[in-house]
Amino acid sequence: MNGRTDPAGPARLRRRRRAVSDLGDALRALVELATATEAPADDLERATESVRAAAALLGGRVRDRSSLPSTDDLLDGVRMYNPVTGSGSALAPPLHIEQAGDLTIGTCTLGLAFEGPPSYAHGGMSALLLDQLLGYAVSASGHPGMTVRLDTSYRAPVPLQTPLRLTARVTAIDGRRVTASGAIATAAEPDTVLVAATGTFVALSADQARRLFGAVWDSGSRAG
Ligand SMILES: CCCCC/C=C\C/C=C\C/C=C\C/C=C\CCCC(=O)SCCNC(=O)CCNC(=O)[C@H](O)C(C)(C)COP(=O)(O)OP(=O)(O)OC[C@H]1O[C@@H](n2cnc3c(N)ncnc32)[C@H](O)[C@@H]1OP(=O)(O)O
Repeated sequence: MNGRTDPAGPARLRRRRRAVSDLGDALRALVELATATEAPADDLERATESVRAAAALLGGRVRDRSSLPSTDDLLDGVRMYNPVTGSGSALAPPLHIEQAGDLTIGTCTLGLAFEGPPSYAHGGMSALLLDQLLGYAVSASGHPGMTVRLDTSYRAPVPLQTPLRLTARVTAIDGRRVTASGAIATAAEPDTVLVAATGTFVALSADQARRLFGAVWDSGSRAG
């Protein structure tokens, strides 16, 4: 069901989006606690049963990769299950992004679930955060595209359980190719770069967009 095409849609869509976000909050708390817990095995076994019961409830009706979530709206940029920013995603920290002039600013705190080296973030997580933030900056510049290259320089480990501040900006636009650079720092020491990245993004030709996303796009406009 899609809020734009269903007459009872707007209220239903608002409720569903709220429910998706609330479930996302609960899942993120669950994932973090499941990582941090030192509870006895009895409690782990009981929790496993409860989680399996919740999964059975959610599995009654599911989509596959050829259809968009009914809560999403590509034209409005609503992607509730984006694994970096999505409020409905159990995997997303989530990263909160805002645009200040030509600067894109991201904030998040990574929990123990994102641990790589003890007490620090997994390096792949830093690359994920920066890919998303750079992609947002590129999109905000009016030239959205897909990542074709991401160079990441790890200068110091990124601490967990510590508010982070990420920044990105577009540095060059060359035909269909856009370059953006960004960094991760802590909110307490925003001028000390922990991880820096430069990404190249390519705007899709109409043919490429049709080939890669045509089926999904069609299913989105049919929904309702
Ligand atoms: C339902 C519709 C949805 C539409 C969404 C479309 C785009 C997304 C838009 C907005 C995103 C918004 C927010 C950001 C969100 C998330 C950020 C994360 C982004 C990602 O997570 S995204 C996933 C990972 N990403 C991929 O999955 C890409 C795999 N890739 C390909 O699918 C092809 O690569 C393709 C189709 C992109 C290009 O097709 P191709 O490769 O054939 O290139 P083509 O011939 O078109 O060239 C064009 C110019 O790009 C240059 N070029 C190409 N590759 C280069 C490279 N590596 N380095 C330097 N320059 C390169 C050429 O040299 C030429 O430059 P020049 O014109 O100057 O010669």
